[in-house]
Amino acid sequence: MYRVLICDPLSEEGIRPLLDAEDVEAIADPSLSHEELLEAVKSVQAIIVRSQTQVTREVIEHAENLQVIGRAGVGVDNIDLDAATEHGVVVVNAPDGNTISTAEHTMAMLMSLARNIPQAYHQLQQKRWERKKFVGVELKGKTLGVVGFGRIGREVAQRAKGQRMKVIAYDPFLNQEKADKAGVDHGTLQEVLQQADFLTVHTPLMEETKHLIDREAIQLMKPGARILNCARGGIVDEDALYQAIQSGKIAGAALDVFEEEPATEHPLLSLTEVVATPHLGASTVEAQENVATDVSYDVLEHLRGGTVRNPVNMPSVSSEMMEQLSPYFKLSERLGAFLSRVVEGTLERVSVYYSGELTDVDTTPLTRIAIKGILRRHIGQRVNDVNAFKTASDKGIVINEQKSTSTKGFTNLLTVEIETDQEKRSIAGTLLNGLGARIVQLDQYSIDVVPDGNLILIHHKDQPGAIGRVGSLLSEHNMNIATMQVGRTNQGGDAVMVLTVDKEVESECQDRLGEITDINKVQCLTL
Ligand SMILES: NC(=O)C1=CN([C@@H]2O[C@H](COP(=O)(O)OP(=O)(O)OC[C@H]3O[C@@H](n4cnc5c(N)ncnc54)[C@H](O)[C@@H]3O)[C@@H](O)[C@H]2O)C=CC1
Ligand SMILES: O=C(O)CCC(=O)C(=O)O
Repeated sequence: MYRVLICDPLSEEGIRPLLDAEDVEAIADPSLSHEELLEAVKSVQAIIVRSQTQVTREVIEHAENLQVIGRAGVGVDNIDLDAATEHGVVVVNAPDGNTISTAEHTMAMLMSLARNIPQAYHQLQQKRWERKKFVGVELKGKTLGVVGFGRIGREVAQRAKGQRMKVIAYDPFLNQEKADKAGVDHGTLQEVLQQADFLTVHTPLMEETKHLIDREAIQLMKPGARILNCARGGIVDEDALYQAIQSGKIAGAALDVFEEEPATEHPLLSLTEVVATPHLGASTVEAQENVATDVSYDVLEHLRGGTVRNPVNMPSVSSEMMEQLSPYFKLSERLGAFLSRVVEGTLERVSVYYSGELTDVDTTPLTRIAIKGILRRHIGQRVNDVNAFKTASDKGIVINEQKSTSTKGFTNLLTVEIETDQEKRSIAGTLLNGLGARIVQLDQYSIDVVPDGNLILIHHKDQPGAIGRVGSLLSEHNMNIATMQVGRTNQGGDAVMVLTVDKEVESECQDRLGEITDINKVQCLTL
């Protein structure tokens, strides 16, 4: 008998398969205190949550028999994925079931924001018949900027077009062809910010999207533009938004989510220009039934040894495969991560080539890890070794894995090549006996770099003094250089420098490096 603990309120219809299963004892208790939760998880094989219950490392460590955690919804930021993976616990979510509800809620917020509906209703409740105060704006002919063109962003765009709005979207996986198919314009983040009358964000919350809409981003927006966040608190910098509304730069905001929830005391709620709901995007009968059904299916499937449809992480792999491949895990992820951070344009194709010792083993897990390393930049923790291929194919990225005879003199060589709509770049790495992972090739340049820490990649002309000028500028910024590698095609021709420095490079330092004579491009990344 499998014991399944359901810790948040879920649709009874949705969890019917669990309630009816003869091999399951379903325990629904949405009112557990933290201490009670730690006790209750000890004897269960599965936990199902919405967004309230925090499945922390402590909870996972108490759950000695846990096999699977189900998230009835999209965002998994309330689950410690690393802890789950370390303990061999599979995490599944329900990414599709609440898309429509959240898109519809965003439209409701858009309308409310344009026509001040909650504020006017509030006045009526106070027995005030205010008309002049609540003059709104039409949506027709206005531009909706959509940041994050995934499941929800796309649905919002379709609905906004129904309101005869013009839609311009930014998403690192959106190219001209996909935008044309969806009937929207696509632009850079800056273009979207500059053109939007209404800006709506639909990205996950992760390092790259934390405060994506900050003071500088808001500065780029039209005076009187409006901002919506029905994705995750923290994508829009709340302090910057507060000040921008107070100064009149931003005419209003619609918020379903906050950096800290519940957010009943939030200063933004005191502004009359703000309309807000308490994280209701997915709160419809239909969405709750959908996500509960989807997550129940996957939890049951996993407990019974089947294949889950929506895995979010990956449990440990078999010990035999681990022994053969684990030394290469870090190398393949780092090569993917490095290249994804320096390549420009929208990803179209990824090829991974294996040679030397790697020609004789099943390298699919390494390709998955390389793809994960590439996609994490934009998708965050939700992409993992299990769903990497599916996520790439959902984004229209073609993956190609090949064995190659070209070892370039190394006993093993792993090459990752990315093609975007703008360029084709490649990186190769090897495991050196006793020394660990090394990047040995970047495009046409031979180098020898440990794929770790804070790296600066500089494209420059091979001219006397270039290296010295870089060194002096870094020392001016109190940046200690740990290692430095230079590769060039020919004397006086194109060259690259790869430096490892002891701390993260600040944007001012990066800008100044870019201004040095003979330096064409500077890219900074942390692996
Ligand atoms: N308010 C609510 O109740 C709900 C909120 N959500 C949240 O909505 C958000 C979107 O969900 P979905 O559309 O299902 O996810 P999705 O994964 O289908 O789409 C997210 C998109 O954001 C893009 N993206 C990543 N980094 C980006 C960046 N720096 N700039 C621009 N785009 C970037 C990704 O490429 C992807 O296409 C998530 O944060 C999710 O947690 C989801 C359901 C309900
Ligand atoms: O469970 C909920 O209502 C929250 C839904 C949500 O935010 C998500 O699915 O990411």
